[in-house]
Amino acid sequence: MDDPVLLTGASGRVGQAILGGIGEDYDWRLLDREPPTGESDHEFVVADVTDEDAIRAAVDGCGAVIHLAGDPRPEAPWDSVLRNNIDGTQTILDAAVDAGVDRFVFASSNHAVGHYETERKPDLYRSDDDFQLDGTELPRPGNLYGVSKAAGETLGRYYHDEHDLSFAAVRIGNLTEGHPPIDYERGQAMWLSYRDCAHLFDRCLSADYGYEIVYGISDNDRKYYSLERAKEALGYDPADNSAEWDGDEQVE
Ligand SMILES: NC(=O)C1=CN([C@@H]2O[C@H](COP(=O)(O)OP(=O)(O)OC[C@H]3O[C@@H](n4cnc5c(N)ncnc54)[C@H](O)[C@@H]3O)[C@@H](O)[C@H]2O)C=CC1
Ligand SMILES: O=C1O[C@H](COP(=O)(O)O)[C@@H](O)[C@H](O)[C@H]1O
Repeated sequence: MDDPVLLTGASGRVGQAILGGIGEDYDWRLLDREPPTGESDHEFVVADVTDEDAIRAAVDGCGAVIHLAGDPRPEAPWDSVLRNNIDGTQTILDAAVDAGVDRFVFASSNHAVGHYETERKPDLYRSDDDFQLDGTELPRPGNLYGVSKAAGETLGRYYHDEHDLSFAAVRIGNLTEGHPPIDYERGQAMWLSYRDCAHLFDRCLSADYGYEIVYGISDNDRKYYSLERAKEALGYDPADNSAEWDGDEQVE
């Protein structure tokens, strides 16, 4: 990828995980509505993703977009997810196709499919349960935030079919730095380590694909999301596994 990559929501946790792992490997244009706290190593645009003029200027000349910006709270109210997540995603997708961007990587969420867990928990959080979602299932959001993520995936389907934009939705599990969530079975089953996060988004910028929905978790023993599609379509090769941790200590 020779052209710049626009990374929205760059100052947040996922953005920092990506930049920490592959910050040297691409020509980044970072975007966030909050200005950087220190000096940025990369070009930085302060803008809201619903500001159409600012977004059109920000995508100009970019070859790819990783779109993370939005309200990440599972309990976020409708007015916030409608504006920040749904309207913001449509604004940037529209600007991206008009600017000739080739690929768009979207931060979707486990909450887009949260209600598959309802009748199966807590058994599905355990390694002896073989139930797995693989990305071909219909969304079953667990909250309005999850509805906004399903909407983003569907917007991507439209822009792919209508405008031939390569689109990958990563249904991110639970990203934590250093070690898996402690005393939280569900979080351990869908743990995504920082290094696996950076590697997965790297693959999303490098692999050839049309439209994909993949799960973004580490190779945890106890998982209810299949990694097969991420491996097959993107070449994802995760390094981490929450089963190798006891609390905050790595045991294997
Ligand atoms: N952290 C996780 O485990 C997961 C995160 N995700 C998704 O990944 C993305 C990033 O999440 P995190 O980094 O955890 O959140 P975060 O809150 O740490 O970062 C989000 C960033 O987006 C910016 N932002 C929010 N609304 C914006 C707007 N309207 N215009 C411009 N910038 C805006 C914020 O200033 C913030 O820097 C979100 O879309 C979230 O839904 C999905 C599943 C799990
Ligand atoms: O989509 C998201 O999911 C993670 C994990 O969900 P949780 O219900 O286990 O907390 C969450 O931490 C993150 O904030 C959210 O954006």
